[in-house]
Amino acid sequence: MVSDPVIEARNLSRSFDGHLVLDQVSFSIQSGEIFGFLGPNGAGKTTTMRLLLGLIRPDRGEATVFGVSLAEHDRERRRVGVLLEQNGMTDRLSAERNLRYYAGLYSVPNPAQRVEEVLSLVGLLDRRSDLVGTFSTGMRRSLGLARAILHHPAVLFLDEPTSGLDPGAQQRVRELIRTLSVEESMTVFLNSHHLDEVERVCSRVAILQDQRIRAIDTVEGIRRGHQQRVFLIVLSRREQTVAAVEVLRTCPGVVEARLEEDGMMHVTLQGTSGSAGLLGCLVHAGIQVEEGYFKRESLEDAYLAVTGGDKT
Ligand SMILES: Nc1ncnc2c1ncn2[C@@H]1O[C@H](COP(=O)(O)OP(=O)(O)OP(=O)(O)O)[C@@H](O)[C@H]1O
Repeated sequence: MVSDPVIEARNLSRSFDGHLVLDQVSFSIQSGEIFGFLGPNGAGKTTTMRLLLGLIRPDRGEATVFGVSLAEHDRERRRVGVLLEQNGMTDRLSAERNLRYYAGLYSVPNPAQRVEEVLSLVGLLDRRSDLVGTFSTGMRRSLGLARAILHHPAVLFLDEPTSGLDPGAQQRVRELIRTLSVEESMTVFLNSHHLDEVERVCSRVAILQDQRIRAIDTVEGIRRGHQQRVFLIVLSRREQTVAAVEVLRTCPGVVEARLEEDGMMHVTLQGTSGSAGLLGCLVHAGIQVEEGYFKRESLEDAYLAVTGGDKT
């Protein structure tokens, strides 16, 4: 049985100053999913998140969480945790005092214990008494995450949660997101520029570009569906390289064949073309192949194929 989505965008459109940013964007996210939202700079990822949070209104369409607009439903809004760029902390209070304030707002039970717990989860327990004004960008980000999860929200919206964090802190945040999803069944909406992060953490991914969703699928589905396959060949005799390139370019299904700096022939194949034909062509031409295998594609390769090389 398919349950109602926890987060839903239905034909969302939004312009700023006459400039169209989102055009009929639709997706739905089920309970417990970790949903990665990707796209180049300025594609409208944060705008989508702000629409879902009810912070801004769509021109057309609907953005709902738990089936309602958060702009109008306070009870549902209190079941959501948010990490946006501005984290709303007071510089002249300590990390602990800041979180105690929010624990009061959300009527968190056992606030002292819970504040300690979340500070420990984000690696800031030993800095709890320091003024937030003395914190680095990365530490502020981690503190923002601590605040976002303080009240055990059912849904967590994270805008670039690891930006400005050192590799150790990035790793801790990724593990925390996975743990929250598994142990607290939290549904997570994650805007990120880190494709490897999305690949490791998310169950499903959407790619937003030029106002629209260009791809939406599981990470594996995106990888498989949006890439050209590359077959790598190592020749037994390097002096046959030029001849091998010539032969490969005439083989059926080959889009491109070239020798790369790694010393291997990279052969780009159309759609589902296999490798047997290629190897047959080479053998027939008297070229000796030492080994050949398909290159493992990453989400980054698929992302670049979908966006036409537009980097995040
Ligand atoms: N309040 C606003 N007023 C005017 N323009 C806005 C406003 N908010 C967003 N925009 C514009 O909308 C577009 C999308 O911005 P948004 O921040 O949603 O992109 P993004 O995908 O999150 O980008 P990035 O990856 O760089 O954070 C940009 O061109 C931005 O300038």
